[in-house]
Amino acid sequence: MEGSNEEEGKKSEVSVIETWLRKHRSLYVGATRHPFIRSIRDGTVDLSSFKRWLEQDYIFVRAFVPFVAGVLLKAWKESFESTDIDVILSGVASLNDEIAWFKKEASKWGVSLINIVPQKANQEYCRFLERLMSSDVEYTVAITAFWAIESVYQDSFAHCLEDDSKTPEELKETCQRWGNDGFRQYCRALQSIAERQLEKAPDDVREKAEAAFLDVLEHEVEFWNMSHGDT
Ligand SMILES: Cc1ncc(CO)c(N)n1
Repeated sequence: MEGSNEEEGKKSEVSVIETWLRKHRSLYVGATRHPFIRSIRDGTVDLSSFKRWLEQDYIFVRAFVPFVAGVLLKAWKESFESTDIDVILSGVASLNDEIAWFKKEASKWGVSLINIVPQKANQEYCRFLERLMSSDVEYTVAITAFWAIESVYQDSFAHCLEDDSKTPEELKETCQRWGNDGFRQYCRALQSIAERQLEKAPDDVREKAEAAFLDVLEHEVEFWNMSHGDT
């Protein structure tokens, strides 16, 4: 059956997202096991890199708020599942906490969040988010990108909290922020929404969503690269 995941009413066994994760494994691993993340995990992280990441991520998160609001708007217009709104709204609420946390964390490290100059990789990532907010981008594409953005952080920081990790004590709270179980559940909820949308999407929309997923992974790698300070 052309362009369909269903045969005789049975769903294919491997989900769309699982297929992508297998197909693009090395890029996914590149985004979630970046040298910066590995250096946190093995305790060799350079603190000036960490501070640079903190500053740049604050800028990113501020730009992420209108993006998530845009996903919310698309859900309201395009989805018939009211629970999607609840999940996305919980994401907005956690961004509110996140912004407060950045301010607190920055003062702990003596980092000023005023007048930060966004680096090129950050500007490009924010521009990508802005393009996804356009009303001609489908909800399916936007929710897929949203899931991918959150999941890269979840997967990366959870890796730094595994039993054999040597993450420095003063960085554990950062890792907990995205590596905790509640955040994992939230990413799973986003994944099931994205998967449901993808299963019923026409081929061209599914292809656009896959391209957006790959774009997210590439932007995430570039984002981690900024922490080296050699951008
Ligand atoms: C660059 C980046 N990607 C993902 C997240 C997760 O919210 C974040 N805070 N920053």
